[in-house]
Amino acid sequence: MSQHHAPESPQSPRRQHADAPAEQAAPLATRDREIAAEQEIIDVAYTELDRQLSQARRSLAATQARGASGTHQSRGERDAYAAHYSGLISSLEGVEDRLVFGRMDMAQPAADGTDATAAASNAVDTDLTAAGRRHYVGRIGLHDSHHREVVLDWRAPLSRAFYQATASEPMGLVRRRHIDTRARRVIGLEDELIDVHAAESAALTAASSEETGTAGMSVDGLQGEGALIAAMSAARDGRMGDIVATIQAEQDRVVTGDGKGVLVVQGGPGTGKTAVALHRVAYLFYAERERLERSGVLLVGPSRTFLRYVEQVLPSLGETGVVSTTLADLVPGVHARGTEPAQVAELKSRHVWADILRRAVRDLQRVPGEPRDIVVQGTRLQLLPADVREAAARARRSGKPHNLARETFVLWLLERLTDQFATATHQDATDADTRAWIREDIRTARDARREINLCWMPTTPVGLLERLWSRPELLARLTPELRPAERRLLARPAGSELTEADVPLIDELAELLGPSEDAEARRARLEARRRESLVAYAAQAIEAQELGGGMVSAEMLADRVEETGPSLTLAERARADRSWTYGHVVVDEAQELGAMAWRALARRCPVRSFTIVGDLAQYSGPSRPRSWRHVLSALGTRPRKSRRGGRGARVEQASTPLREEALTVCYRTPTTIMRAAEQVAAGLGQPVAYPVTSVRDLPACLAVDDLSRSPAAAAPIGSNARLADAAWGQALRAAVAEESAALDAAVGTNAGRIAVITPEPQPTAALLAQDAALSAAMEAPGGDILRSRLAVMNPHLSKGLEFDVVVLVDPAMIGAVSPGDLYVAMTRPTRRLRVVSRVPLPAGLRPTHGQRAG
Ligand SMILES: Nc1ncnc2c1ncn2[C@@H]1O[C@H](COP(=O)(O)OP(=O)(O)OP(=O)(O)O)[C@@H](O)[C@H]1O
Repeated sequence: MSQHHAPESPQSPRRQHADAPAEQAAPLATRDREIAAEQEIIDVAYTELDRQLSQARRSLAATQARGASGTHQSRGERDAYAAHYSGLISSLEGVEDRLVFGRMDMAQPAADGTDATAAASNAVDTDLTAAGRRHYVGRIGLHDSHHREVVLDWRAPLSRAFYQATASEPMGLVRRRHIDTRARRVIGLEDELIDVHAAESAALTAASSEETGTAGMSVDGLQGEGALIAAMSAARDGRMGDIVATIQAEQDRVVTGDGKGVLVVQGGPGTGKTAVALHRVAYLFYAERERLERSGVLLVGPSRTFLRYVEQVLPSLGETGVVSTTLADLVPGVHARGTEPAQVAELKSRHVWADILRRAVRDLQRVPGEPRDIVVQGTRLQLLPADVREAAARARRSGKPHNLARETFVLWLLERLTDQFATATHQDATDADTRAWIREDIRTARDARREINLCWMPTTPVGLLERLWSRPELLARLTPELRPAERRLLARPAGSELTEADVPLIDELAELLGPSEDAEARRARLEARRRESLVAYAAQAIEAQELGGGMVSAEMLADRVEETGPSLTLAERARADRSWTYGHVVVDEAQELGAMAWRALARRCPVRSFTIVGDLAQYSGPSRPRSWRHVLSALGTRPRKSRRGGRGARVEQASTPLREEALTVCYRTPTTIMRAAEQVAAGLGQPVAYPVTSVRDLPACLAVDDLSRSPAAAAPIGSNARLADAAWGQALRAAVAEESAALDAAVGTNAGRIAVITPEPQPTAALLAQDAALSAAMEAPGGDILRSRLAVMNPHLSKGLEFDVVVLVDPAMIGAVSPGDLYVAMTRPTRRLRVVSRVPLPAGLRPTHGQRAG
């Protein structure tokens, strides 16, 4: 690791360490005394946490013991309390690890004279209480039974100074201390003197006697550098951790920004966009708890793997009310498992489908060219075009979606046919009973059903979409704006798997169609079956426990089981309901979403409270979008014609406010690798708009093997492909084994994670699996690729993830299809990038010295 001392600047506070022996920054006795003192405070905090946890558990048990009896209202109250206590228990359990991570020594005593850290200062006689208030910052706010602050929530307004204070803007802070703990034990401290004058006037002496710069940092103005370096250098374990102890000032401003409107957080790879978005969710829950607890937050990520990668961040911050999903899983009951070329997905994502689908639904509503004969019980009736037209007009005026408006349509036509039938059969058409009988006869007649359906076909979103893809003539009729070649791309046989790009179209259709009779009937059938088995179960229970005696029926018992059964959490209810509207929506890797996806998400958050994170330079595809406004055009409101504003006047409707923030510091990838990735992006004609500054560099972090002129080179046609493949396999295995051994040596055997990112994962994995040790390293426990030491994946899957080491295969092949994908792949490692290429390297990447180049 190339190390250098961070230069002192007005923004970089003076640092002092009192931590692990390796630092040797302070005399041992002073350090130990300080650590012991903080340990006492931490013990107080954990005692309080334990007390509140056992109190919440007792309250939950007492609530549940109240049983199922009582009025509907009291049962509702009981359920609400039970949900509250369960949530509280999850929150308190979630913050066990590193409950407290910081201390703020403030300049002035509190104006109100109260000592907020009374509990703490009771335990330890500190030299600071005379100078100013002291706060311990942690994952959650805790007060003791006398309402005195024990831990200040990291989201509280006061905590902003912990994250944002600098020497030039101390925000009332004299000293900031980072407290490092493991399993309730304090193992290290790191101090930053923010306001030296205030410290001196308060005779505030440092815990440690010697000041040190923090090694390896190349960015000024960072806070908690020791903790930051420790977090960045830790071996990766396949799950993202929270960054609550080391959030940097520019990140904190985004985390705590106003939740109204659309906020776009952009920035290069590794700048913490995902981390910041997740911490922002936790912050919004704190700032707007009441609203968000009722509506929940939706998190949309690029892949199921990615969602697994981030799944523990929010619970570790004590928050559980978040529904996370990919686009593919957005619509309940729709399983999109199919794949298709990126070109097809892009075509389906365009805004034009809003019009096409509206047309497709309208196409289900037809007026026959001439009267249609219908025979009902031997009587010939006629479905007249004028009646159909009138029925359709009435149905549309109802404003309901197609399937629901059908009821109006059918009723009107039945009335007209009833008139005809009564006249033909000489019955009294004014008698209500007679009309009802006739109407029922017509409704159930096959002829009538068929002809009416042909005029207003009920259908499901999936069914309609399938017809569109599988019937070229229908597609051609409905899509005059598409080119024939584009239509050919869309064509696929009926019964094919749905794809992710189909899902926003299905969602749009679900809006236009509404629930179909089919879907309703199926739901009713399932509900009846569920109820039946519940009653059968209850009957068995009565028999087995001799509960009967005429007092309890199986039906009654079934009712009771239903009432006392586990009530769904808000997240579960929201996930199962397509029309649920969330209080806030977070979208990660947002550059990938097309207009139709944004429309689907806009429906899920009518108040338009969005945090959108992404990086245009990481776009998957041949050419990236021009701007965020362009990406998000489907989220805002468009100009609309005004009826009052004079002829043809266009009034610009206020569009959703859109704010853009940029993060600039990379916490993941060493400088050398970042620069190489930026050069390669520029070489492919797509220079990055937001170059980042990496926090650190590491020696020998980039190695490039150019094998394009070696025996392993991609074999030209007519040459001996088998020999080349064998040589290639050998080179690949050697490179990965070498990296694995080096990682073992650096972080411990089998610790850390390696990804092989390749344009062709299957053949690459097969070649690697020929080595027994590599094959074992590729095993994914429980099918979770993130848990394996060695994972082979395409660049797309690597989006948003990170690994200690990345072995990148044939980068030019990746870059030729999508420059953004190559940029993503190159920026995944935290320690080292090893490039192995049998095709010529892309511009901007050169073989490194000492490697087996060509
Ligand atoms: N303030 C911080 N303190 C410690 N680690 C941080 C901080 N900010 C970010 N990180 C770490 O940096 C890494 C990258 O963060 P994250 O994945 O959120 O970046 P990103 O901008 O979303 O990256 P990408 O665009 O490549 O997906 C993660 O390991 C994260 O924990």
